[in-house]
Parts: sequence; C-alpha cells; structure tokens
Amino acid sequence: MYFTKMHGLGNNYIFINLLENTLQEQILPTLAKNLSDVRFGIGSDGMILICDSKVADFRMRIFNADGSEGKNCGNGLRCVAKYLYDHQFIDSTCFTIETLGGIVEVHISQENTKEVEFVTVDMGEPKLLKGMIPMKGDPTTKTINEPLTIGGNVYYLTCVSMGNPHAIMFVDDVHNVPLETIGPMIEFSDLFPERVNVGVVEVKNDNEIDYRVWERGSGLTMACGTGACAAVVAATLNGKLKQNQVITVHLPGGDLEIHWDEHNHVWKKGRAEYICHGEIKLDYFTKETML
Ligand SMILES: N[C@@H](CCC[C@H](N)C(=O)O)C(=O)O
Repeated sequence: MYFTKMHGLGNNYIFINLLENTLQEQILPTLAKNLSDVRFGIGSDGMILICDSKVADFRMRIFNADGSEGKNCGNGLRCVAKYLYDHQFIDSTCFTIETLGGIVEVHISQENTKEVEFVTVDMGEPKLLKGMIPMKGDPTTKTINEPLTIGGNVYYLTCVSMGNPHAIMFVDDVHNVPLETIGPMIEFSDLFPERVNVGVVEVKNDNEIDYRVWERGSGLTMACGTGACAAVVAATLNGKLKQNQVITVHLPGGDLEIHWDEHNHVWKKGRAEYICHGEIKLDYFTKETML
C-alpha cells in the first residue's frame, strides 16, 4: 500500500489513495493511530483517505492521530486537491470533495509554477447553534463569548462548527497560553459530547489575527484550516472583525487567507506541500499494539 505524506502549514497527514485500492473498514482507526506514531510509525497529525464519491467528484476521510474520525479537515482538503490535480486524477481546476461535514468546492491556482501553488476552498456556511456544534444546552441557541465553567475555571467561549466543532476564546497573547493544559480539559469536557477542537485568538488589527490550536484527537498542531475559518467567524461575531473582508490568519506553521463573504460562505486560501512518498507494510501498521 503506497502513501504520500503532505502538509498544509505544518499540519501533516499520511494520505492513502483509495481510488485504486481498498482497505478494510475495521482496521482504519488502528492504522491511523500507528501511522501517526512518531517513534514506531511514520509520525503525523493523522491519516487521510482519498476515495470515490457518489455525490461529489471525490471524497475525503480524515482520521486523527488517536484513531478517531474527524468530519472535516481544511488543511487536508488543500493537500487532497493538490494531489488529485498534480497526479492527473482530474484536469479541471475547480472540483468538489465530499467530507462527513458536507461537500466543499476547491479551486486550484498556479500563480508562479506548473505545480499547484495555492488552493482556495469554499468551506461552506458556519454552523452556530448549540445543537449543530454539538454541545450541551438549549440546542436552538448560539454560544457567543459565553462564560462556561470547565475544570473549575471559567472560559469565555464562542463555538462554531465548520463541519467539525471549534471552541474559540480571545486572549491578549496567543503565545502565552498553556494550550497543552487547557486544550485537553476543554476537549474532553462533558459540555461537548463529541469532544471539540480548542483555539485561542489574538486580534492584531482589522485584517490580521494570530491563532493557535489544540486539535481534538491530535493535540497541539502547527495549523488547523477549519479552525482558522472558525476563528475568523468567532472574531466577527464578537465585533472584533468585519464580515466580507479578507483576513490573514497567522498560525505557528504559516498564514491562511480567510474570507467570510456576504453569502455566509467561508473561503480559505493557502498552500499545500509534499513531504515524501513511500510504501506501508500493512501487517506491521495494523497490529493492535506496536509496543
Ligand atoms: N487539522 C484539521 C482538522 C482535523 C480534524 C479535527 N482534529 C477534528 O477532529 O475535528 C483542519 O485543518 O481543519
């Protein structure tokens, strides 16, 4: 079984092309966990499968480093789009990809080179109701800067789903937040029955924010595409940014351009890069325990 390792701003995944191959469903969580292990595996933030779709041009499935399946992956989508176009699985520069969080449209741009340089994704509409995140409480209400007690501390959270759930809070300095401690506390809080991705945002000016993330199922990562979209939506809902502006989101792994447009769609533009290609010995990577 061949794999390609790619990253979007340091958010790195092992991609497996299932357009020409199959894998048994029951091995997928273990495979994702083992591939992601830095010491016994390849090392990654998770595994992404590129599949056929009945309702879109292609389908993407994302598994986090702990083997849990996510519903969407903004950085992964750009990588999948680049892979499909570069490997000539499609020759149109605009096509659709189905995810568990919905169908998105991707646009390829080659501004300076023959290879795909940037990918812009229409990530669709943000979902704000508690019932859609999902989180505990009245399912018909939104969570906008709501004080919530988690682990004995109060956090002011704004919750946004971009296909997957994000809890966002605003801070004075994103680099001075112990995300490795508060991230898992909020991720596993019983307020979020399906767990949650946790982000901190510092608004720099009308067009720029800093954003760091603790990802559900993968921990601290260098970037999160859906999270960057959620961060811009959350900042706009809190009156810290204006809608229909292109916002540069600075993440530890690089920058994304996010635009929440007047039609309520969130657009995301950024790079995707290859790291390496290789071959996986399935027997080794599907062992229940690698120790
Ligand atoms: N890094 C991703 C999101 C991956 C899934 C997430 N951890 C979840 O379980 O919701 C991105 O770029 O969006």
